[in-house]
Amino acid sequence: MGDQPFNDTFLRACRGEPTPYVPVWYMRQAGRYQPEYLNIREKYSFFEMNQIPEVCAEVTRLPVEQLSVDAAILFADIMTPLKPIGIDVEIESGTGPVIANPIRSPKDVEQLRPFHPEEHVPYILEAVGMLREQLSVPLIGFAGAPFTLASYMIEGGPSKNYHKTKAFMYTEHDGWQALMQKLGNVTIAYLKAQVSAGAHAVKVFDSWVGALNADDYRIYIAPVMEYIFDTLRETGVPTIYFGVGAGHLLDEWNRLPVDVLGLDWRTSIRAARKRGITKSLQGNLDPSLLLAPWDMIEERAKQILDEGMEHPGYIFNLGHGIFPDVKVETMQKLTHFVHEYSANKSIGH
Ligand SMILES: Cc1c2[nH]c(c1CCC(=O)O)Cc1[nH]c(c(CCC(=O)O)c1C)Cc1[nH]c(c(CCC(=O)O)c1C)Cc1[nH]c(c(C)c1CCC(=O)O)C2
Repeated sequence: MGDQPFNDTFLRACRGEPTPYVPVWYMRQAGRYQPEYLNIREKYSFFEMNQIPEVCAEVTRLPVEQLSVDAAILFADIMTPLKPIGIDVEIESGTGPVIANPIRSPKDVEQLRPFHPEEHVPYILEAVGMLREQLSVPLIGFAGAPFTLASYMIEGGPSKNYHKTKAFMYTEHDGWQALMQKLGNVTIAYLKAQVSAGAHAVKVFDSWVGALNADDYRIYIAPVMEYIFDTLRETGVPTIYFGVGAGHLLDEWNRLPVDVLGLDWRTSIRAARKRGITKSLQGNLDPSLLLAPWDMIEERAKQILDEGMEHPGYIFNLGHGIFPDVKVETMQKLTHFVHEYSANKSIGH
């Protein structure tokens, strides 16, 4: 790598510019579906992998080399900044993040410490710097959004209905505001540091915010998201916002100062465009389809590409992350198909 010309197709699509083919990358492109990942993971805990820059960089590069995707995403987790601010979190394989000291009161919020990336996670920034030298595709930095981080911090782990989080939000007015403000500052500090270290674009994961209706989103969440994306404008890099099951929030999202919206599989690209979404779009093959026969994967990918290519500013991705039981060959075949089909279509075949 390194000596190959830099492929900026992904960045151009983020900015809404025309591209010779549709760029593609996948959520969870580094993960347990790769035998190489499993081998490395056997030796370390999740956070240990995170803390050794060579390992972090190797795992980040793996899918780029294996699948020929057009972007890399830093190997870390949305939970990474939470330990330094005082949250005792571990990633349990098969379960996800588990928190030993969940937030129960506004007093717990007061005790959260500010996040200083250079001091608290120097190893992440070192990995970003190494990747900047090694990669010939853009590196996406990322962070969790305040609602999604708060949902883990309050529930203590994964949840189906987020009722403790919502109860806190509806009941503790000042405590909730303070929590959003603190987590907003964590997200900003973390992403700014990743860009300074070399990230070419940043993505904010608000995976679980679809649990709120549009009115509550507007009241409790939109202000902090506006603050985050407004502040990130200073970095000059493209910004991406993503949530699962959040199609009903698209009009709110379209008003935010963000460049790209990530859609899950429930909202088609065409439906989003019909609703007047003008930003660049990323998505949205149902990740369960990766376990279906190839003909079906190809047919659905083609349909998504046809919709996406109606406007410039489109990036192919899944609607959510790759499952561990998907085959590497399927991801290779899909990437090849997206590149070939969109390149031929672009030149009018
Ligand atoms: C909600 C969320 C988390 N983490 C993340 C989100 C937002 C995206 C989404 O909605 O999936 C983001 C994330 N987590 C991870 C990445 C790395 C880069 C990549 O996507 O390739 C990214 C971008 C690594 C990871 N993060 C995690 C793994 C699996 C860890 C393992 O090896 O056990 C990986 C590769 C663990 C994790 N961490 C989290 C969950 C829900 C889980 C997975 C549970 C499971 O599938 O076992 C919290």
